[in-house]
Amino acid sequence: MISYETSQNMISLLGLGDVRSERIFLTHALGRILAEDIVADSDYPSHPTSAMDGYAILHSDQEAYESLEILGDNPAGADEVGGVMSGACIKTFTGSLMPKGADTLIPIENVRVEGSVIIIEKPVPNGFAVRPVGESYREGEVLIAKGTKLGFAQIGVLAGINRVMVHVAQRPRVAIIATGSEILDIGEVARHAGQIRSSNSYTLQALANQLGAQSVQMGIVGDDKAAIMERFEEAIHSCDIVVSTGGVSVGDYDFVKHIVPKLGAEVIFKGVNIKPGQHVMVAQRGSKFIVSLPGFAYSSTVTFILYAAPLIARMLGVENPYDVIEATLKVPFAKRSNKSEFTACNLTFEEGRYWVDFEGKKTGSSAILTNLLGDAGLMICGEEDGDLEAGTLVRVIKL
Ligand SMILES: Nc1nc2c(c(=O)[nH]1)N[C@H]1C(S)=C(S)[C@@H](COP(=O)(O)OP(=O)(O)OC[C@H]3O[C@@H](n4cnc5c(N)ncnc54)[C@H](O)[C@@H]3O)O[C@H]1N2
Ligand code: MOO
Repeated sequence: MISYETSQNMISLLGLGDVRSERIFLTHALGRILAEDIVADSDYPSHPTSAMDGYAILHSDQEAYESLEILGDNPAGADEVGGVMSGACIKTFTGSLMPKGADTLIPIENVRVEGSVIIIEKPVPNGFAVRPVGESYREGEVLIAKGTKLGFAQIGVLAGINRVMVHVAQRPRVAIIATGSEILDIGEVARHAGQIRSSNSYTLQALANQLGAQSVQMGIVGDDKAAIMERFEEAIHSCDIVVSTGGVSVGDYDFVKHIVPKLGAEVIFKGVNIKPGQHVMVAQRGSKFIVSLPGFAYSSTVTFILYAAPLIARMLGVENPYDVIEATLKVPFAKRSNKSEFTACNLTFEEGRYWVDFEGKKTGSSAILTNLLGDAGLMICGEEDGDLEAGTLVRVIKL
């Protein structure tokens, strides 16, 4: 078995080709990955702009004159803005361009209006309530970098620069196949206790979607070589990554591991010294990838995160599919094997740092998916690590 580190290196060395991109409407871009740098094509604001309702004045006039003559009104949206000369002011509103000659906005609360003049009762500093040119950004500034996931703020900034269409990475298509004659899809009627509901199909679909991929649910296929082969072939044909669960360990009915090489795929590796997920297999056929995960719910989730997520991320032009952070163990940890272990933990942030504990987490087989509920992380323990004391700094995959 290869080590976890070697397996990750092998994944990172796979040739995936360039990120494929497409142009989509801004209103459809939430959650998509940007495939271009967004650069400001002008300063914003492009003119000094009032940030309050008041009177545009020259700052020095506050001391020089007892009153300032009101020359007129300058509502927001006006495209012809007059100028202010010494001794005068123009009534100006939030969002209006500042009249030429004026450098300061005195709010209405700070003045007394007497007929056609204002008397300043409370002076303000120079430039008060004026948004300077380029306050938000300057022409040429990279506002949003390629590879960024578009959230509400990015969408708003893109709208602000009048982007109707955005260039985003195409969502890689990820096929999900659950194998096993005992596996039952959701909604199907259970006939006996030997049947197992396919949580994997939906955990992995949710993970793939969350990472920005387009998941294709390929259903369940029983432990039948011909049927498995056919379903895989169909999936390879229509998708970029085929993810399967089950059938990779040493049982008599574990056919997936034999079938993948028969599909003409080159096995990149089979078996990694990790817990859970030691039987994981990654293969490549042309530009398509097959990631065959163990059947257990916790194993398949962890190995999807470790092996399918990086492929999806790279196809999208994203550097890391998840953050690995440093945290402090609140309690001692007993290592269970001489493998790299990925243990579900509670991750909290207190007093400026991350902490790890295992309260409420159950120990047992790799079937316990409920351990990933709550604010869970995956604590990484290296092959060489032994038991860890409370206070030890550990690395945690933030989910
Ligand atoms: N003699 C040995 N037995 C086992 C070994 C071993 O090395 N020697 N490895 C164990 C480990 S570790 C794992 S992990 C499992 C992996 O087995 P498979 O990948 O072949 O998976 P299956 O046997 O098909 O299923 C395992 C388990 O998971 C349940 N399952 C399967 N699909 C789903 C699904 N879609 N949703 C939820 N649960 C699913 C399945 O019913 C089994 O209970 O092998 C160990 N055995
Ligand atoms: O390969 Mo497993 O360790 O039960 O997931």
